[in-house]
Amino acid sequence: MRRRSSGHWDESDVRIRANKRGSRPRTKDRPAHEDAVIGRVVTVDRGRYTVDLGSEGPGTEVTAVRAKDLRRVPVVVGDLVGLVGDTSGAEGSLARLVRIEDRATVLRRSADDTDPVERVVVANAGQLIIVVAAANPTPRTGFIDRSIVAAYDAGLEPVLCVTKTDLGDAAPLRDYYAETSLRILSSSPERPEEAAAPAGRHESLPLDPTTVETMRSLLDGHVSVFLGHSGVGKSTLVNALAGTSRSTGGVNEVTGRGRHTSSSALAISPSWGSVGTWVVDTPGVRSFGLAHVPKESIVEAFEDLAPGYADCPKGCTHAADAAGCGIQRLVDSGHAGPYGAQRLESLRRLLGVAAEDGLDQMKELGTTT
Ligand SMILES: Nc1nc2c(ncn2[C@@H]2O[C@H](COP(=O)(O)OP(=O)(O)OP(=O)(O)O)[C@@H](O)[C@H]2O)c(=O)[nH]1
Ligand SMILES: [Zn+2]
Repeated sequence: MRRRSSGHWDESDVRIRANKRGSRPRTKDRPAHEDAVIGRVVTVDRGRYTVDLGSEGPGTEVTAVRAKDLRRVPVVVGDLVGLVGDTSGAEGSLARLVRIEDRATVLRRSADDTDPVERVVVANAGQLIIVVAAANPTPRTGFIDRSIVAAYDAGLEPVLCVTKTDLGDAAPLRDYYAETSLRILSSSPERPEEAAAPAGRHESLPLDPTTVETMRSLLDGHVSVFLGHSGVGKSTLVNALAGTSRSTGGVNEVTGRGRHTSSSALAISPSWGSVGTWVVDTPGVRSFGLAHVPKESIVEAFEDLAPGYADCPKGCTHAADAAGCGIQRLVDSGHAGPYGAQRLESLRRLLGVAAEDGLDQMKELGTTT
């Protein structure tokens, strides 16, 4: 089920759109750059963009910098851009990025206490592959729920991928999401005894052939972004699926974060994919800020609870003490499944009306004391 994007654009997006002039008539002072070649941004590194020019599978990779009038415009991995100048991709060559195409989707994270800056994770993605480990690190449904909300809000289809099934069981997660339409896949390494080898090595774990087959058919023809906490096995998975060799790391015992962590997003066009297949690996995230998502979109993303929403009184906060809350009644009636109460608790946390979060609750209610 795909939801409509709520269509929220921030100022920078507006600027991006204002700067797109591919379809506009040429004016004296503003060249249309009709000669620009179009490619996809595959990495971003301190103002330098690697742009893949292949229209059918991996093509020439060109390094580019933004043209003067685009210098303040953010360009992210997944963006489709127009290049002029030296687009040969020869060693040391540098092209000029003169145009950014309208984005079909924008996946963003709001600033929160784990990250002070709002970030656009990726542009033009169609699927969000939420990667969690069955164990080491322990999966957090709060993080998964946040990611699902962000995906639906941005118009991406969320898919849950459970890794490290040699170390833990994916069944509890399947049970928790049983009343939703969330697609859940688990990836298992081919040789579990190998998988338990010391962390920190730089090679990929082989995935069993069924996992590879299932994942590839899921990814084929889509731009899919892999997102998850550090150390859950995103790079391992992407390497196994895309045939790349990005370095992978172990979970740091002290910080609980991954070592040798991927530090920026990377889009890969796998050789087995049909036209338009892109796999985007992203750096590990701690959380997923949702301040940019309207409250109704948060409720709608809990599709197992959303039917109760229609019965809520106008302006219902859905908090535990909200009189006549339809979602609460749905859960009490048992129609939201055995995990209904936990799902509602998670929804309340995302809405900032969970019982233990008194401060947020006051904000939500508009209390001015
Ligand atoms: N036992 C087991 N270990 C795995 C599996 N998948 C990945 N690992 C290991 O988990 C560690 C972290 O894997 P990465 O692929 O680097 O994790 P990541 O999510 O990309 O981490 P960041 O780059 O920090 O975001 C590595 O030591 C991997 O070898 C698995 O299925 N089973
Ligand atoms: Zn309600």
